[in-house]
Amino acid sequence: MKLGIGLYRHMLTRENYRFAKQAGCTHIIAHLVDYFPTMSKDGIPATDATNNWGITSGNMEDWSYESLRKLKDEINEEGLELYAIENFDPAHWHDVLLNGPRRDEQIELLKSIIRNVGKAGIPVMGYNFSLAGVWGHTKGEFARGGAVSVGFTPSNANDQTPIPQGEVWNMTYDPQAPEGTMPQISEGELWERYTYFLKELVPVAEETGVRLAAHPDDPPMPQLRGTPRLVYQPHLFQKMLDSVPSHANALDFCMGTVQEMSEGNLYETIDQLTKQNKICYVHFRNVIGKVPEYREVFVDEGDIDMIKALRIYKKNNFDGVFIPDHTPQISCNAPWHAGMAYALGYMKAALSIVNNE
Ligand SMILES: O=C(O)[C@@H](O)[C@@H](O)[C@H](O)[C@H](O)CO
Repeated sequence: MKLGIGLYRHMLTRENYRFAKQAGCTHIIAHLVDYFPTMSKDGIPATDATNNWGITSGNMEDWSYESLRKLKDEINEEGLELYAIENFDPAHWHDVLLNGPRRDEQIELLKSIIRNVGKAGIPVMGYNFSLAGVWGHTKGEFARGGAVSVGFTPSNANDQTPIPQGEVWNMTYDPQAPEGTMPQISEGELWERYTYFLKELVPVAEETGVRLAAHPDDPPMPQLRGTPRLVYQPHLFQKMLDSVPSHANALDFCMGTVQEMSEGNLYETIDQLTKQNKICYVHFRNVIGKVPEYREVFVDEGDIDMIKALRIYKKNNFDGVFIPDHTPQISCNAPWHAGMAYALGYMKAALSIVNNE
């Protein structure tokens, strides 16, 4: 079991690699999509019907073999491993998600990205197959001592403002899109699109030694902004994995999101999925509450018994990476770093205790 940290695109710097190393990390999960560039100061942004994660640049250079190899080499030079890239850019796969006219062209683009990831020696490609994306969080002093984090409320859950044309995955990929909103589809149609995506990409992932790691729906609502969601209850993970059975079809297992689900049991789900060796890496974060009302809190103050969870991972010989994902911002001059340092310190100690029991 390994300790890592996720770094957003604008945080992929040697200074942050050194921060990670000093905080005890051995692995990095890198985000290349240019969402919420103010993350280092303001944390995850609140999003609503008018504020999304921004306009995506669709910069292809970041996804070339040369760029990926350079990123990996820089991380290696700081004594760390680059374990995964997290999230495709909506500009590169909007018509895969929407079953639009450029779907086949974009499927080929995703295949080239996976080939580049594999050739660069990066083992995992994380993704979130979603129309509304990670949407609807509010920001507030939701954690201990009034630390700022994100939460979800019934008013967010009930906001069915339709998604405008040119937007998908909570980002704008076409600012010039015509008036109108995303056509409504059924949950079955979304599963058909997802299965097509998997059937096309899993063989390429197998060839190149890359595992595709699916993140569940965050927040785990069956519907959001009038769109269906894929994995909003724990039993749906198995449907995802059984769609195309393969070692390359795996998971980015977000403990916070699973705990937020209205059904199921987090610990049983961890046991079920680690027994199948289906988890590549874990978003090790805690929450209080469940949809439609929860708040994200410090790793040691939420509804999840994190030590109990770690014992299940160990029992089933999980050998992937744990990252804090996102954490409350500790009130000081470096709120993101302080929040991460706290979470990483807790995780380092917890892993040491559980590994030596
Ligand atoms: O980066 C974060 O902190 C989150 O927004 C992600 O965990 C997000 O849920 C995943 O990247 C979706 O794949």
